Amino acid sequence: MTIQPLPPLPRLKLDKSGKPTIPSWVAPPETKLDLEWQSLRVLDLSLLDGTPEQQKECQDICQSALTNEGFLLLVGHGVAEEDMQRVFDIANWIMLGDALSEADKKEYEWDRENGDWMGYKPPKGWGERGRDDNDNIEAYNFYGACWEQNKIPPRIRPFADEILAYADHMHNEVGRRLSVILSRILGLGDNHLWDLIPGKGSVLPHSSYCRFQVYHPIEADQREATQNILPNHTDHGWSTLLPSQPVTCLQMLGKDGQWRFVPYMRGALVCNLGDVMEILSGGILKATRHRVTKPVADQLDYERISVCSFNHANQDLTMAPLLDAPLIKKIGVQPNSEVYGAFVKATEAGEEIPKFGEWKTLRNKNAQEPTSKKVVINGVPHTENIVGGVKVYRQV
Ligand SMILES: O=C(O)CCC(=O)C(=O)O
Ligand SMILES: [Fe+2]
Repeated sequence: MTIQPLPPLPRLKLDKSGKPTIPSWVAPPETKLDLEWQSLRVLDLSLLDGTPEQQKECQDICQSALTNEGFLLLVGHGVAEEDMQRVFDIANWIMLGDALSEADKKEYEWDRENGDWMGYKPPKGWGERGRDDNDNIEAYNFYGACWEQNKIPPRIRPFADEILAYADHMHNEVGRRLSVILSRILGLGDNHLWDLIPGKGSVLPHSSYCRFQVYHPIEADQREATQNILPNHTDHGWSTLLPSQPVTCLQMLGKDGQWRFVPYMRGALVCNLGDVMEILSGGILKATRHRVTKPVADQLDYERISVCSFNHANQDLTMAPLLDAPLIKKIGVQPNSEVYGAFVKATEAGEEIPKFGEWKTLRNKNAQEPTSKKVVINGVPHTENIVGGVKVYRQV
């Protein structure tokens, strides 16, 4: 294994000078309820800049977290508290302030039917109630093409440099270092995954994107009937990073089959892997299932602002396991894991190995597709969708 140290993780710099004034986001109070929390490991990313022992510790914590719980909390990620506050100020203003006019919402609306999520997502499309009913989620998805094609609504343009700086930091600084740790876990050279997966040379290469979103409170007459705002899913890129925020809704599926709340840790980044890493690692590093439930009882009236960075792969990445990776050689592939298992079954049945681009577009198109087939696996009801020739099951 070659260790090729990166320069120390820099601090994110946001330039607020000369910008129109926007309101400050006020963090909702934390829940006071006694809930069943998922216990998560905390990884200090700055350990990667430390001594060889600290670097090994960093790798070991990450490996334990990603093979046991599947989620982890990242600190030492280079975004200071006041800069995280600024990112939430901007997200809050875009989603709940006067950043987007009604005309902007039409002009910059996403193209859901074609699986292209760039731009404004109206509050429908992902929920449990059906594709065209209110799902309580509004979002703005910033892709690299937003800057290349100037697809940024006029009032947001003065803030575009800060949004870009944040997106860049999440992908090319935090994501880059995570890819080094994952390469080391698999026994590969430091740059292996970074060279293979994300593509280089731009801020948000290919389909990687940064989503600013709000989950609106559920209407009073719908609260009883609503369980999940965002149905359970795995992410389809290689990693997802989201700043921890206080409205308790995000749940992950544990190895024991139990759903538990992801705890709030002020200033930390919640990190999980997606389908790409599960398939490339032959099921060893899992794409952990998660969902956003309605907020817990004492937080039902709060708007929940969430900022997600989805780190995606090159469109032409072959979604197949890296069978030469020393860890895979040592412990073998894990066909019982969900996404990798589906991949194995499909390829054994003669399906073509998908490229990431097909995988992503089909998954975007089929997200929360109500026409999916219902099947029962080990007594548990699932939906079945064909994604890139692969059957993907979701527990319902
Ligand atoms: O908002 C969150 O906490 C998570 C959102 C999520 O899982 C997603 O959009 O894929
Ligand atoms: Fe997700």
